[in-house]
Amino acid sequence: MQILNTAAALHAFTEHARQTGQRVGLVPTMGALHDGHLQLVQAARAECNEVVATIFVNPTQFNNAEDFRLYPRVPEADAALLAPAGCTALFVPSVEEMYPQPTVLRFDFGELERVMEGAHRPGHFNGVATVVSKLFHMACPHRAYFGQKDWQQVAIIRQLVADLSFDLEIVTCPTIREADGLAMSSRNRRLDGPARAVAPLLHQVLAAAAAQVRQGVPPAQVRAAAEATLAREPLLTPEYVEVADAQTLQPLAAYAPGRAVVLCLAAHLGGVRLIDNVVVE
Ligand SMILES: Nc1ncnc2c1ncn2[C@@H]1O[C@H](COP(=O)(O)OP(=O)(O)OP(=O)(O)O)[C@@H](O)[C@H]1O
Ligand SMILES: CC(C)(CO)[C@@H](O)C(=O)[O-]
Ligand code: BAL
Repeated sequence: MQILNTAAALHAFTEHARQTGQRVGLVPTMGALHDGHLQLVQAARAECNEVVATIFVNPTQFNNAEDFRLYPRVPEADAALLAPAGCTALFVPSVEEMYPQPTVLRFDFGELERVMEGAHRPGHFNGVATVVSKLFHMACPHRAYFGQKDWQQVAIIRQLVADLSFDLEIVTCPTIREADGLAMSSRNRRLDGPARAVAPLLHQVLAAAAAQVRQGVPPAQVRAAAEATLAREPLLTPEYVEVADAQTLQPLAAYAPGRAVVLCLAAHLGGVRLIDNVVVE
């Protein structure tokens, strides 16, 4: 596995691969890797000759300085996990390399970003779209792999790819969970014992809500029941629970026949902000 630190080195690596007929898969991450990330690498490995993972804790997508400061950073452990999973190159740039000058780019994803993560983390998707656009330009991958755990992020990136005519395919992989249902997340490392013990409640609430959606319980009622369950747990502070159209991400007043529903939540648990979602087809 090659370690690449500059945009020029990344571009040269993938350009050579493309010119020799190799397919390039890109797996953008912020590191502190777990099986959710490794699944993306393995999916890329199954479909591409070269698999480029990126690790960059992107400052422009953090709306909370403390969250950025405390974001887990374990570069040596990450590198050791990637090669066995099938990664052939790892791009680990500095902030100066990614942002040689302060960015003034502004994206507007319309209604897609006025809800959930976009509404609760001002500027977040502007930062995500900025760094993902840069990575796409630097690496020119055939395919880029993202996790369903960040459902809204995938919707935003698909819109970005369409709007800017990036010549690549977005591949989405399912959410990988711990045995007790907790969605794997780098931020889980920051949970202390009591918080970790409560954490599976997030998925339990979503699973119960999904069952209600399948039974036709109205969205407002599903949402209220989920919020009430979360609020009963003293360690948890729910930020939002949403019952939304899985494609448009807009909150639902009623179900539409044949349209998938996504149930999304964000909650603070012992000082750590976690998100999760499930889709009801
Ligand atoms: N449990 C998971 N299952 C599948 N994909 C995941 C999972 N967790 C993260 N991913 C995906 O991995 C990619 C990199 O995500 P990221 O590095 O932010 O990890 P993370 O675990 O989501 O961390 P955090 O949520 O704490 O920022 C994203 O496409 C994300 O959706
Ligand atoms: C896509 C991404 C790597 C951009 O920094 C990040 O938002 C993430 O890890 O999901
Ligand atoms: N996985 C999304 C990255 C973030 O929380 O900033």
